[in-house]
Amino acid sequence: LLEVQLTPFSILLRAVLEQLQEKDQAKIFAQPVNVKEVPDYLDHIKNPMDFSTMRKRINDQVYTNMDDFESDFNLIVFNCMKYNSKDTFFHRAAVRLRDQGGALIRKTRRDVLRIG
Ligand SMILES: CC(=O)c1c[nH]c2ccccc12
Repeated sequence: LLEVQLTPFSILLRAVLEQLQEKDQAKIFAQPVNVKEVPDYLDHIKNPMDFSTMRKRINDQVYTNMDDFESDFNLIVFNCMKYNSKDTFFHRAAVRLRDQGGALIRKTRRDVLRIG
């Protein structure tokens, strides 16, 4: 049932999430890391996060401000930089996502301030 509340903030966060996912062409961050395939993942990473989980949280109206949204985005980035060593494709992808996504979130904060 389309129970999803279409509040302006949820609409804005969905648009930002889409733009963040465009920065993840390899879809590394689209779904939770599969702990069946990566059995030691939860030994290292206590709070897994991914874009599909963030989308669910937007629909469940978990995020009431940009800080909550940004802290889950940061989890995606920092989990990946922690689990994967520096010379890996995954680690480098997380660094790029941090830089490109960070700029986008800063711009969004300005937009939210402007539209109130
Ligand atoms: C985002 C991330 O760390 C991963 C995304 N897919 C993976 C597969 C094996 C190990 C780690 C990952």
